[in-house]
Order: sequence, then structure tokens, then C-alpha cells
Amino acid sequence: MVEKEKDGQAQAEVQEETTSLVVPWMRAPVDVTHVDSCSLETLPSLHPRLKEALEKMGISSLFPVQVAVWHETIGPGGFERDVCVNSPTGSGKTLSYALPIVQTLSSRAVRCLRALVVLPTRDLALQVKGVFDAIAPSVGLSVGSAVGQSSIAGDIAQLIKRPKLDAGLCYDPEDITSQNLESSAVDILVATPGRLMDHINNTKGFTLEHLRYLVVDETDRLLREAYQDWLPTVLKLTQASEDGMFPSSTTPFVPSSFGSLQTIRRQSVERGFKGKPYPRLAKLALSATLTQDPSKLIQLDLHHPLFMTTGTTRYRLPEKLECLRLICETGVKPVYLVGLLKSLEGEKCIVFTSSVETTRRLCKLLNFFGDSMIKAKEYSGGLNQAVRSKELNAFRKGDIQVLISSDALARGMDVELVKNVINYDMPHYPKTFIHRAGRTARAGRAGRCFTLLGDHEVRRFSDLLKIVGNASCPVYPISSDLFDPVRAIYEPALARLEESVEPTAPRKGRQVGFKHNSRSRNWQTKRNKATAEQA
Ligand SMILES: Nc1ncnc2c1ncn2[C@@H]1O[C@H](COP(=O)(O)OP(=O)(O)OP(=O)(O)O)[C@@H](O)[C@H]1O
Repeated sequence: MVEKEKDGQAQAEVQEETTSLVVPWMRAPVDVTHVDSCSLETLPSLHPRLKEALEKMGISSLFPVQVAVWHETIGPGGFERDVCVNSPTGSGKTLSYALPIVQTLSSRAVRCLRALVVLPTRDLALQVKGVFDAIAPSVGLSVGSAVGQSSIAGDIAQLIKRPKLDAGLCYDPEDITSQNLESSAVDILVATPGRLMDHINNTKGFTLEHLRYLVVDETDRLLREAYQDWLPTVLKLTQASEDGMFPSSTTPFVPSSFGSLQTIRRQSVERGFKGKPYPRLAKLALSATLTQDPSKLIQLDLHHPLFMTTGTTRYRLPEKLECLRLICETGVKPVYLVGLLKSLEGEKCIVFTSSVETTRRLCKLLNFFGDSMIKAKEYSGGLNQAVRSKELNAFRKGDIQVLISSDALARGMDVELVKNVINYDMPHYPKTFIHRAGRTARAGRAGRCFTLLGDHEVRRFSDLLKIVGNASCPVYPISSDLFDPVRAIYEPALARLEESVEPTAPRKGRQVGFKHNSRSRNWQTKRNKATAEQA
């Protein structure tokens, strides 16, 4: 899925960068740079128990984007407009929506599913659930998750409250089979699209009929792929028809297997809008690279949207991010990487590559260098989820300092104290650069993003920097003394790598590049060069 992202991304990026079409409501945004952060003491209407929960998280004030969203959503007229946020990586977008949603739901009388937060990947969804978990229980709200690669039975047990029938009593069988005996065990659900659709289609008692808030986080990523039509399905299932009724399974659009949604949503006076008696579904869409493509935005069916952005440029990098480049000699890029990692003296680093294959090889190669300072692990779509989570946790805890990653980790992931991001492979698209670089310099901290370049890439990289609004990206001054010892151990490490890699049958159109044979030395030298570039 992650690797597939690139193809769709290519087209989307080119289209977005070249189009000057901006929808009218995006032309007069709220500029978050004019909003000040605000202490919890002075934040209007903040629930005292939420204040306590935030303080326990070590938060004493809200960041500008959080203050801006708070003012739009809390108090009179709150949540009347849908909100679209384009704000840099690490600026605190998660809490910007989690806090107002939890505050608003804190006054709910009955438990039912009122807020749905959708994210593109499992790890990201669990990270966001962690933020809700830290604040929602303080006001009696319950949070659930529905993400891929976890047990669906476990999900159901967590999400749906089944009635306990008393053995001594007689029940009308019609009552027992009817859905009103089942209810939601959660107020807020954080989900990935695939698992969400599983529940919509198959889980008895799972219903969106009471949904009031829909958050589409990493919007541009989620809108790029249809994921079984999750968005039109959710919108259809939460839309009121003219007579105030919500679609049933007989509505042509809705798949006939929507067993869970056969209950018709009744009119409610909980919250009205423009004289309508039913609650409107309020939507929040957020990203550090929010799409401006009208054909994408229209999918969200936004209501009188308000656009919040940071500054006047299309993209913005975190304020304390320093960008640096290293020009590498052809054929020995790994030597530069190891030299760079040594110069960083054990600081936490994420190294990004362009593919799962390169991630795997580079990780092995680094470990064959045998440097105790450089203990690397792999994190990519090529690993199964359990291994991925284990490596990520080890990295979070600081048990390993270097995580070699494909773009699976580029979006949204928040790992404390990552001081450096290294683009081993130059990112092809400005958005990829923004999201990769944004794994550091988060929450107002300082961080550095290094990009390793071959001579032939320098020009293209300068063009990319212009698009992301970063004119300055000096060469990182690194002493050649650091490289010389690394060069000496490079060839043996590479030989070990070649030995360790299972020979694979070459497929048409696919470079293998790791098979060792005993033809001429010349061939091998060329081969080593190619391997080094790929690794
Ligand atoms: N008000 C705050 N005070 C201190 N730290 C905060 C505050 N709000 C958020 N943070 C911290 O800032 C970090 C970044 O937050 P978050 O992950 O929400 O950023 P983001 O804008 O969603 O980034 P990305 O675009 O990369 O997903 C997190 O570690 C979070 O705990």
C-alpha cells in the first residue's frame, strides 16, 4: 500500500503544483501565524477536568493552531462551519481537533458513537487514539479503535455493548434480535478506512446514526485513494434526507450488506443548524500539505468551510528545522551515510529511503559495518505489523538510535527526541520532503534534515526546495577524516551483505543486483557500485 502511494502521488503532486486554481473559500484563510499560543488558565470555557488531564500530559498552553481551532469550535456558533487546517508538521494538529471534540462531548447524556476520526495507517491511528485516551476518560468519554491487522472479534468486544440477558426472565424473541439491545461502547472511534468499512458492512450494532463529528486527518493522503469508497459511504450514512430520515439499507447507494445500519436515524433536536432539526455532521480536515485540488476537496462535501493556514506560502516547514545537504561521490553513498551518522554521535535519526527493498538492504549493510554507535532497525511496509510495531517501540524507547524507513513512517508519526532526519534517497515530491523532514523539529523543538545527493540530483533538489519554501540548504561540513576509516570497512560489509542476501530469480523489469558470482573482477566492481547505489 505504501509503495503504491508513489504512483498516485506522482500525478497528484504534478497536478497540484502546476494548478493555480484555488477554490474561493481558500482565498481568504485564517492565518494561524497571527494567533498566539494561549495558557490553559486563560483558555475560555476549558473544562477543569480537561485542564487537569492536559497538565498531566505536560501541556501548560495551547499552540496557535489549537487556539485557532478552539475559538472556531467552542462557544456560541461553534462547529457551525467545517474546518480545513493546513499547518506544518509537528504544530499540534491532533490536539487541535481532539480537545474541542472531547470538550463538546463531555456534556453528552447517553453513550453512542458521536465522533469518528479516520487516519490512513494503523500506527498513526493508534498514536491518535493515545491522545484521545489521555484526555477523554477525564470527562467520562470512552475511546475505541478499529484498525487493520488486529482481531476483529477484539474490536467488536471493545466497540459494541451486548445486553446481558437474565436467565430467569422470558424475552420476546423479536426484542432479542432487534438492534436496540446493542449499543455503542464508545463515544469516539479512531479508525483506518478498511477496518471501518468492515464494521459498517458486517458488525451488528455498529452504527453511525448518531455521528456528529468526522475528522479526516492526513486529508490529502486519505483522499488520494478511495479505500472501498469509505468517504462517500460515511457521508451517505450520516446525511439526512429531506424528510429528516437517514438512509436505510434500501437506499440504492448503500451496499445491501449494511446490516448494522438498518436502524433509521431519527430526527433529533440535540443540535440544529439553519433551522434544521437534525444535527449536521461537522467535519474537520487536516494536513501539513492540505490539498487545494477542487476535485479532491469536493469529495468532503464541506459545509461553509473555513480554511486555516500558516503564512502565505503553499507549504511551510517547521520554524526550527535546519536543512543541509551532502554531495556524495558516485558508488559509495553508504560510506557518506555512515560518516554522517558517526558525526551525529548517537543522536536519534530516521533515515528515509525510496523503497522497501532499499530499506531492507541498507539496514543490513549498516549493521555489517559493526559500529556499536550505529544500531539500525528497519521500518517498512515489507515487514509484518507485529515486527513493525516492535521496531517502532524500540525506537521510541531509545533502544535503537537509527531507524531506516521507507515512506511508511513519513506521515504523521510522532517519535520523541528525533533530532535528525536523513534523506538517503532524495524525495521525489515536495510533499514527501515536507512529511519526511517533519519527523523532527516537532512541537517547536530544533531538528535537522540532511539530504544525500549525487551530482546529477543537485539541480532537481534545488527546484524541490523552492517549492517547499526553503531557499537555504547549505552543504553540511563534515571532515574527510570521518570517511576514511569507514571506506576501509565498506567493501567487507558490502561483501557480507551480498552473501547474506538470498539469490532471487531476476524478474522482467526488476533490478536484482545482489547475486554474487565469480565472473571477472571488473564485473564485480561494477556490480558493487550498482549495489552501493541501490543499498
Ligand atoms: N500544546 C502543546 N504543548 C506541548 N506539546 C504539544 C502541544 N500540543 C501538541 N504537543 C506535542 O507536539 C507534538 C506534535 O503534535 P502532533 O503530532 O499533533 O503534530 P501534527 O501537527 O499532527 O504533525 P504531523 O503533521 O506531522 O502529523 C506531539 O509530540 C505532541 O505531544
